[in-house]
Amino acid sequence: MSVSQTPSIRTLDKSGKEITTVGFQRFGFDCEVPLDTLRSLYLRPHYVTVAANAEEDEAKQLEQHAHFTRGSELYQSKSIFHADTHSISYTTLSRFPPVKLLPPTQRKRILVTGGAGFVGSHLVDRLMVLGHEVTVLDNFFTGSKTTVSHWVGHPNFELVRHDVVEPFMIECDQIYHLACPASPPHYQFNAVKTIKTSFMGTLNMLGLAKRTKARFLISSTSEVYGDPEVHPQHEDYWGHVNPIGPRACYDEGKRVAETLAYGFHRQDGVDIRVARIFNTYGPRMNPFDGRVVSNFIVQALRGEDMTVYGDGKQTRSFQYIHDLIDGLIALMNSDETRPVNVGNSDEFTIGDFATLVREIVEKVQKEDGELPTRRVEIVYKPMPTDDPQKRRPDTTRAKEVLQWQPRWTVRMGLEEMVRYYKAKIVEGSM
Ligand SMILES: O=C(O)[C@H]1O[C@H](OP(=O)(O)OP(=O)(O)OC[C@H]2O[C@@H](n3ccc(=O)[nH]c3=O)[C@H](O)[C@@H]2O)[C@H](O)[C@@H](O)[C@@H]1O
Repeated sequence: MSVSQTPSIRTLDKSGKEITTVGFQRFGFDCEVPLDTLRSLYLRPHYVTVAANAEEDEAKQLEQHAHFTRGSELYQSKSIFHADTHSISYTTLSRFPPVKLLPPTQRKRILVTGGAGFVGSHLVDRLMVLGHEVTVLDNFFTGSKTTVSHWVGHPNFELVRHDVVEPFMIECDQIYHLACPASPPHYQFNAVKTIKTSFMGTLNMLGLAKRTKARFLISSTSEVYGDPEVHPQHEDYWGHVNPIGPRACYDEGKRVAETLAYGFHRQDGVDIRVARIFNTYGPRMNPFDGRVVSNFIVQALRGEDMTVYGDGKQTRSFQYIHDLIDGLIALMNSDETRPVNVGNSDEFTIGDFATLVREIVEKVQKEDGELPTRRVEIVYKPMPTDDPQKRRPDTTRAKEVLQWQPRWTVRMGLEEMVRYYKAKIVEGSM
């Protein structure tokens, strides 16, 4: 079957309406872009494979991915993956995706720390397509150049290898401060460095915001609520955090980062925004970062057993990456200086979530004509120390002050993410 004959899959939001664009016009800042443009940057395999049967394989891949990315071939990399020697010939994009031509009065100079990470790279894609000037700072500890390499060379884009624990100077209008490892195995790998990043990194970037008078948004986390005694968690809840446990480097680090932000706000008038981000998933999440969504999908795709920690009764509420980016941009451009929860309130026990992920992986495999050799099992492993027992955001404030609510169903988001990981497996990069 040729690519053009492939029926495209419609993405429906929570109310059954088709999603063709993400973003919206809020507070004088228009952040709406076509979904297909973004998908062309993350969903298709980024390499062309050359090996025995490569043409056949490629035709099959194109057919599978054309479901989601019709018409975006122009902006794809032409890097070549040599399957026989397991090597890659990199090349730059043949053409950059179109970006808006904004008048200088509307074009903002935006710094994104951690811009090569999972959340950062999606924010960068959006801001670039919208026509802003974007500088990414990243030390590439958990971020990767490949997440933003499609913008390297673009006149509106700059990529700087820099660790935020050291001061950095630049002229800018807005700072999204996202730099910090975020998955529990990564942030516990070097706890002292994680605290240092949260504290010194935020101190340095707030100093920059003070000097340049840039608006400063900090990515805080639902982990500031610890193992919560209030459910769902609203922003006025002070949390229940173990200050000396293995997670403390991250949750106490983020708490002190918030304290610093409010210190600079009260003392020096720095214009701050505080986003408390709840569990988020989507393409470009490192498949090996140990978080539950990436672990479950990768395990199911490889036919390995899915590992539920503890009895699987603990809960989480998962939001799709595009909803988070909408929320972050809305918050940045709003007047709200109080903390705002950004999350999806669809709550699952981890046991039920494992069953759902398995079902969706099986659905995609069936659609792609693949027959798994066996049904993966769900197995139980010990519960990590201080693992929060329940988590669901109260998003009343975000609804009221940002007119923002998540649009993506967990099913649609998971399906897209499964296709992303399938493309990675085909590329040979996982
Ligand atoms: O997104 C958030 O709000 C925060 O939550 C995450 O922490 P956590 O909720 O523990 O995220 P996961 O590591 O994905 O674990 C979620 C749940 O699944 C469980 N899990 C994880 C992995 C796995 O293979 N199996 C499994 O059952 C964990 O024990 C936990 O109960 C991340 O640490 C933070 O970056 C983030 O700020």
